[in-house]
Amino acid sequence: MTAAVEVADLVKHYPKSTRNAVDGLSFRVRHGEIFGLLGPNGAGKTTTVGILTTRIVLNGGSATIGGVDVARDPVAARSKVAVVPQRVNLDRSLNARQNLLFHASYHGIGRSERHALATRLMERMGLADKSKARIDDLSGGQAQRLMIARALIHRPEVLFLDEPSTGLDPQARLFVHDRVNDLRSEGVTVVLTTHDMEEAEKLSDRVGVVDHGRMLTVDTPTALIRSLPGSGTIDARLRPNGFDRDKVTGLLSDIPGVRRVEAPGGSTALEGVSPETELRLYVDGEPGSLLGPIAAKLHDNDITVSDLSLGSASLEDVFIELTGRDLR
Ligand SMILES: Nc1ncnc2c1ncn2[C@@H]1O[C@H](COP(=O)(O)OP(=O)(O)OP(=O)(O)O)[C@@H](O)[C@H]1O
Repeated sequence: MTAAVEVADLVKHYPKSTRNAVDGLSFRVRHGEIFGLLGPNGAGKTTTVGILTTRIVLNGGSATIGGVDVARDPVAARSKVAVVPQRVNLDRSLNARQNLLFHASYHGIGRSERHALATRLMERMGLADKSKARIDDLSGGQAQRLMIARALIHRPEVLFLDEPSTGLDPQARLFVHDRVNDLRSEGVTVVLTTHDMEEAEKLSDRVGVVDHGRMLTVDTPTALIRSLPGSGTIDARLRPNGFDRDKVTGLLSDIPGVRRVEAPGGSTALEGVSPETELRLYVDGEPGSLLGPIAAKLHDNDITVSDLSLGSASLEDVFIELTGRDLR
């Protein structure tokens, strides 16, 4: 069976650039799958999506949508895809509903069908009362939902969603997530680019992590998290009683089974006079079995424990492990 998206040894070199933006990238997305395309800034995600949606011309390798080669037959490829960009690109000279109708007629959908589709999609996106609204009068969340409706009007096989919840409030974010899940049940393939690891973990069947124009890994979020060395965690809330951070970190790191110790979110809470601090321990095996040794070590060193709780690593931990901590 052909894949919904197939990218093989893809290369893109922008003129005057010293390196390839996409540098031998390969991956497949199955029909009906929600695929998270992740990577640090400048990794090559937007360029890849640009090639797949025929807006950017590739320099090497191949990219197909439902078996159609985007370079050889861009017109047929375009009928199979839709993009919801991060920035609003709705037509401000048209009202909300007219934006959908115009897009449908561009894709050759007949008059009565496009009106019925516009009505249905406006309802589904929670915009039934916004038909006549001017684009400038829509909130960020409403404009985003209208762009999703517009993208769906020609029944694409593959929907590319670029940072779908940037700038949305929690309610709007949940609404968009629910609609993305609806698409899954309808068999629409979704390629989601996002920097929000929680969103990627929640929505994606599989994720691919790209860096420097190459695919580092592709798997389900669960499998990627499990494959991380030290994927169990223990969060410790402590009163260091005069010990500095390096000393406490050293004591805990020496316990067999503890792989590394970090301040959550990179905080440096142990510095200065803060009486309490939090540390996250990444451990091998079953984290529960280490609670005793950790408590004993802290007790032996007169470090007061306020709380020890079990957790597990996240997709963000996987992402950092694969792509490092350096700013791009
Ligand atoms: N039009 C362009 N001309 C020259 N270089 C470009 C152009 N567009 C992107 N690049 C470069 O290509 C590389 C990949 O960029 P791209 O925008 O595809 O990355 P990205 O993964 O989408 O990043 P972000 O997460 O920041 O959106 C970067 O080094 C970028 O500077």
